[in-house]
Amino acid sequence: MATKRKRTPPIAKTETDTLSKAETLGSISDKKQASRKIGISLSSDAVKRIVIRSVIVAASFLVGAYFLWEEELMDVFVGVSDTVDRKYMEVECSSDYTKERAAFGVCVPTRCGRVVMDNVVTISEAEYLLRTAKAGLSMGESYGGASILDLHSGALSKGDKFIDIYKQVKNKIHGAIAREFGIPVDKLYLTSPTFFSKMTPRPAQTVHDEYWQVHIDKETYGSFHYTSLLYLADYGRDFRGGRFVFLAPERNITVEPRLGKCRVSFFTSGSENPHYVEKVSSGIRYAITVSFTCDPSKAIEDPNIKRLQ
Ligand SMILES: O=C(O)CCC(=O)C(=O)O
Ligand SMILES: [Fe+2]
Repeated sequence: MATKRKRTPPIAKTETDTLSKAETLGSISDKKQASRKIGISLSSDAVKRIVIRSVIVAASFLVGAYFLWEEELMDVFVGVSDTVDRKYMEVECSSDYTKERAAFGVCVPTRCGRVVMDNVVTISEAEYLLRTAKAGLSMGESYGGASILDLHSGALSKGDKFIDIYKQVKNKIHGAIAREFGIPVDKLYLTSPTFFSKMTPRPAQTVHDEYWQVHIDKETYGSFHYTSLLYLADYGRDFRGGRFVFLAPERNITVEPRLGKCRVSFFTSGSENPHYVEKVSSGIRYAITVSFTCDPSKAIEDPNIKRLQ
C-alpha cells in the first residue's frame, strides 16, 4: 500500500526567492531559518556573481594600473609651458640611409636626431595658416581619426597671400633643418605629401586615419628624409590627448604641441625615429607637416597660384 509522502516546501533556489520568503516569515526562528537558506544560496549563484564582479573590479584595476605605468614611462621632451630656442636629442642613425649615401651625398643623414624650436615662425604666420587649415578642412573631412589636406593638391583654394606665407614658413623650416643637420640648403628639397592635419576624438573609419599607430615616416611616405611639424593648436587648451610621442627603448618622449609658441618639431625620418600621436580625447588638434627629401627626383615645387587657376 502506497504511503502518502508529506509535501515539504521547496527549498529556495535563488537569493531573491529566499529573501522574499524571509520577508514573509514573521517569527525569529523563521528568520534564522531564512538566513541559513541565504547561506545556502550564497554558495551557488550569488557566489558566482560576487566572483565575477571581483574579477571585473580586479581587471579594471589592472588596466588602470597599466595605463598609469605606461604614462610613467613617458618623459616630456618639450612641455606645453616650456619655451625652447632649440632642444636637441641625438639618436643613432638607422641603417636605412646606407645605400642612399652614394646617390644623394651630403644631404643623407649622418647625424640623426630630434629637434624642437619655438618661434621659428611668427605668430601671425602660424595663425594665418591655422585659419587656412580650418577653412580648407571644413570642406572635405574624413569621418573620423585624422583628416588631411594636401597643400599641393587642387583641393585647397590658394590665394597670393597663402602662397607667400606658406613659402616664408617653409623657407624658415627648411633653413633650420639644413643648419641643424649640416646640409647645404640647395641639396634638401621639399617633397610630397606636405599637408594640414586635423585630429579629433571621432573613431577612425580607415587604417589611414589611425594617427595613433606607431610608424616610421620614411616607410609610410617613401620620399621623406626629414619630417617637420608646425603645431597650430595648444595641447591642454584646444585639445586633450594628442601629444607627439617618440618611441625609445626605455622611456618614450613626448612633444606637447603649442601654437602660442609657434612650435616646430623636426627629425630624421628613418627607423631611428618611430613615433605616433596619442589619441585626441577632446577638442581639435591642427598641425602642418612639411617634409623634405634628399632625392631630387622626388622634389616638388612650391604651390603655384597661376598653375592652379
Ligand atoms: O601631427 C603630428 O604631430 C605627427 C603626425 C605624423 O606622425 C605623420 O603625419 O606622419
Ligand atoms: Fe609621422
